Amino acid sequence: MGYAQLVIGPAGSGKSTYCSSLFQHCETMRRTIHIVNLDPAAENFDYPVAMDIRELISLDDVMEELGLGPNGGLMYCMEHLEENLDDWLTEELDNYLDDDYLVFDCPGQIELFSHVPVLKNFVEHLKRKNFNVCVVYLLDSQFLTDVTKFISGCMASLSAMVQLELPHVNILSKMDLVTNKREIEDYLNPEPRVLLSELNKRMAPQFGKLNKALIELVSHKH
Ligand SMILES: Nc1nc2c(ncn2[C@@H]2O[C@H](COP(=O)(O)OP(=O)(O)OP(=O)(O)O)[C@@H](O)[C@H]2O)c(=O)[nH]1
Repeated sequence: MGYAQLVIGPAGSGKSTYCSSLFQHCETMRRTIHIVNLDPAAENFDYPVAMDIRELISLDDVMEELGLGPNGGLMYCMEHLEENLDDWLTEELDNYLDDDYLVFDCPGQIELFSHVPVLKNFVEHLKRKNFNVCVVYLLDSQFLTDVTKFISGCMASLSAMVQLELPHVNILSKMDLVTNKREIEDYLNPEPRVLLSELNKRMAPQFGKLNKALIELVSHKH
């Protein structure tokens, strides 16, 4: 059985930085991991790239030949990956042994883990190849500085949980930029009544019922 982490999260949340730090940590601990680039738009890497989607398809070529913009081009590349799971990915995975640990650095387009089935099918393929897969969801800690951002960050992470149905670890990135760490602690262990009252203060009165439902949902998720 192989092991895999799918590193996801919004654009710029710190996925590649996390992969690079994980690689350095494992090197120090004398453990081997292999990091896979699944972002056809990525250019610079601080880690050795073990497998690279850009060997299958290049975003620049897609944009030039099909006249697509960056987002449409990226979705096209990911759908191309989905169509090539049985050949390209299978051949690449054959290079790894049973106990190997793969870390997939994914693109940040939110639709990939909200409703587009590419990553879901990718995960199903890994499972068929006998990989034990978990999700590492990166969230910028700036999302935990304000109640409305907190709800939005929780909902984005929740949609990935529902879509991918995998063991799911949330990681707060960029903690060094947080000036008031106590504020973050309040959000890590939220008091539903306090959150609701803060949210109600921020929103027009007609959102009262919606706010209550959102806070209940977020509190259950914790
Ligand atoms: N201060 C600080 N900056 C960070 C941290 N992690 C990432 N960054 C910075 O945030 C920016 C985005 O980081 P990336 O690791 O490229 O984020 P990403 O999620 O891979 O980005 P995309 O692939 O574009 O979605 C870079 O400028 C990083 O240097 C952190 O823990 N602290």
